[in-house]
Amino acid sequence: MQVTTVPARAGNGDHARQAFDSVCSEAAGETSEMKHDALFERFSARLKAQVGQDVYASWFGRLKLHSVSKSVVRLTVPTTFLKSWINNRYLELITTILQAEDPEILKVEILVRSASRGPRASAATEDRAAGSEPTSTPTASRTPNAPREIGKIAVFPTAASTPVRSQQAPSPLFGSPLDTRFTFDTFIEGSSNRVALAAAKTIAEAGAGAVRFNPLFIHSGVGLGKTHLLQAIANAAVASDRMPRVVYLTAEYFMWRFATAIRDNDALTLKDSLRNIDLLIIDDMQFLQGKMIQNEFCHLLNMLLDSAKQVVVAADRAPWELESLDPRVRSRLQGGVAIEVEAPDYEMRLEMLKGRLEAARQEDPSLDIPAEILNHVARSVTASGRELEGAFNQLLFRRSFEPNLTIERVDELLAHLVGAGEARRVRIEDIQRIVARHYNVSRQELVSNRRTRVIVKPRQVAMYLSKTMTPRSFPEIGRRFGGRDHTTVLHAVRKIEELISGDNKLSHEIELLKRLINENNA
Ligand SMILES: Nc1ncnc2c1ncn2[C@@H]1O[C@H](COP(=O)(O)OP(=O)(O)OP(=O)(O)O)[C@@H](O)[C@H]1O
Repeated sequence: MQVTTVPARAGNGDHARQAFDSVCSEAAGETSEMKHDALFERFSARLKAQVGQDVYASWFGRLKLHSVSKSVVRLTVPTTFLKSWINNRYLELITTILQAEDPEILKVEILVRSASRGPRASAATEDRAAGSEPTSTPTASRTPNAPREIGKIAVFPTAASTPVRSQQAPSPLFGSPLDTRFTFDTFIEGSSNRVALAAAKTIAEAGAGAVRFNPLFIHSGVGLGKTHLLQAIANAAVASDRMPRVVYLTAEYFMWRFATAIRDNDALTLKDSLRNIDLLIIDDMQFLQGKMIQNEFCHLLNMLLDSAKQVVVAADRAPWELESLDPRVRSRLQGGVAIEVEAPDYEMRLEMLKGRLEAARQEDPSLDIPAEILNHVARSVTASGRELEGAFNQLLFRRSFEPNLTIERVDELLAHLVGAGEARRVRIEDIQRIVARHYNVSRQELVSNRRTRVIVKPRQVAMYLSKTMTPRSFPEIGRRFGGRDHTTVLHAVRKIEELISGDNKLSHEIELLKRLINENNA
């Protein structure tokens, strides 16, 4: 930057000094503006590295620097909702990052910028009306792993030539999305899951028609890797050319799809399309409900098993304990092989943590967590893979602010996860049941594809409560709500947050629902 000088007028020293001062302060102003821009750039880069590209794009893509005065940094966002979301969830993180850049910063303020100063993002999802839930992402049908439709049902194509690239596989037009991190490579083997893993691999490696254990029924408590294993089978089968047609879906999605087809007099087409598949994988079987739907499932199961098509099922209990199932379905499910997955032991938990660290290092090779901390976490967080995942994310998040984490500090940070196995956790199905009862709709409607206002609001409330009251991820919640995409859940959470901030009635309703859910869980 150049500093221009103003010629001093003879005999008017004061004016000359003022002019000189003003130019100098202008110059100084420009300098600090550049400094502040650079500060904001470094801050944005650190924030992005900290929260990840997706979260950054969702919440901080439109964050702008307003001013830096003395020890206060002011940032702006386009909407009040974004302001309250960031204030509630990220202010501490933002302040810590800015203080790391400049220790003189004491305070950060988030302001809403006026529309005239900056255009609102045209497709801002948070501005959508409550009744206009986003439809599934259009890219899904263009991506290589998107299923093709056979009649009314989509089946994953074999894709040896189209390796999986993204973390979240494209949402199928029919069926639940596959998470490409859930593979056999990332699944840690141990004594508690060795048999289930061997059976799963055998099925994934067998060719169409080479049926071994049919149906294979995997059961366990929550968070012990059933979905991971089922999706690993699906991912492996999709990537090979041995089983051309693979369908993975949750029982809830199956229910909704059949209910819609029956309503539209289209059940025959749907059944015809399922007749041709090689591998059917159904997750969360305990949620299959309704006489007519179970009847349809029973026919499908009989048809696939009788024609030597492989079926894999997972549930939170053994087939003989699924009391709500039609006895014929239960009996067919018992006719195959049922394998229980048990809680991981210390060695497995440690391996899982190491696996996570290795995966994280692929993104950032400088990442490190000392072995004694990993050992300690593996020893103390004993509940399930899900809690371990939460513990690991927590460590990763903290270590950049607190590089010298002590065991005592780790205990403090993970107190809520230690012993979580013993405490009863809030379950998404309880949230759905309680929310459905409160709004006088059925649980099936909540997970259906109906988009009328009377269903959309309770669904968004149930998704919001699922995100805030359970450790489930956005994709997992999407799966539990009829195989929805994670962006739909994200949108619901944003929407309810936004509504709560300006609507007392709704925030009381949410508090009441939280109480009911916690009482149910006590
Ligand atoms: N053996 C394992 N190896 C690697 N990761 C695991 C293992 N077991 C569980 N996990 C991880 O723990 C998390 C929860 O696992 P998953 O969702 O598969 O559990 P689940 O049994 O299906 O739970 P739920 O019954 O609640 O649906 C996932 O991130 C998964 O990758």
